[in-house]
Amino acid sequence: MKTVIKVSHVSQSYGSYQVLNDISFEVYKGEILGLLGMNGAGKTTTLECLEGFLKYEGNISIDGQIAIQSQNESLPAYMKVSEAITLFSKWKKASLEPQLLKALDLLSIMNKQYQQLSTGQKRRLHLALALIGQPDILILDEPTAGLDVAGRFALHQIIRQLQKKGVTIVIASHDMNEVESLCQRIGILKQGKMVFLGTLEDFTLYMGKCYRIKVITQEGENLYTTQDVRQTLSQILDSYQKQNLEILDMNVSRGTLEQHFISMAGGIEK
Ligand SMILES: Nc1ncnc2c1ncn2[C@@H]1O[C@H](COP(=O)(O)OP(=O)(O)OP(=O)(O)O)[C@@H](O)[C@H]1O
Repeated sequence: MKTVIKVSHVSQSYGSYQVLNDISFEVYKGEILGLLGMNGAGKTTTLECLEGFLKYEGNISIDGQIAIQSQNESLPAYMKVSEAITLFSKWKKASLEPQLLKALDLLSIMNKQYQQLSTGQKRRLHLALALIGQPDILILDEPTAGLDVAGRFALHQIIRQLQKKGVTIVIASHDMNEVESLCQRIGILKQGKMVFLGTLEDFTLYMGKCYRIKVITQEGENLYTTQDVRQTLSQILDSYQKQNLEILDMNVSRGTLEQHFISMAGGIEK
């Protein structure tokens, strides 16, 4: 497997606030890697380091032409879709493949202004702009956030087609289900650390051996994932006793993949 992105011991801080803490991972040619994590885990920061937008400690090497669809992109309100495509084509000295215009369903909105587009149309336009010049590596930051089921499905299809054409893709997402349906490997970020990196099969296998423990106290709910229930339970009881925290309810279960992801990533279940 050829490595196209190699991230080695990357740390990043905003002032004294450390956002990324010694992150290392590789991305292989032609795969879709999902970066999962709760809000604030460091997904966007990791992508911005890959894109070269942020200064960091450590090393990142990238082998190929990289394109980005970031989370908060915007264009001038009155710019038409056709004008944006022309502008980006001139800037990148390349044109958008006609079949991508069709696949991204942009042909019928070429004369619409940016401000008139729906969220889904804006996302598809930004993806089109990122794809001008046929990049080898595509970085997508929550590409389906805010889209309805149909929009999400359509975008997933496009992402799969791009992978079939040999594009290597890195996707940041909150959504285990999305990542499960698109990605071959996942990296789970928690408070700036990579707490899991491997294939979906590795994750399922690892999690298959795990139990999840849910503990409710007056201060809220805590989730733990463990392979050794007896030891973890005794640690939890010890620690809560030391903190003088009364346990109101406790539950031990096998859990679904998504629930394990949530406990691992440090989130709160809905
Ligand atoms: N410009 C900035 N200045 C200071 N702190 C920042 C800045 N940008 C991000 N952060 C902080 O860095 C942490 C990681 O943010 P980041 O956007 O990478 O997380 P994320 O995993 O992408 O979250 P989300 O899912 O909400 O997009 C957060 O605590 C955030 O508040």
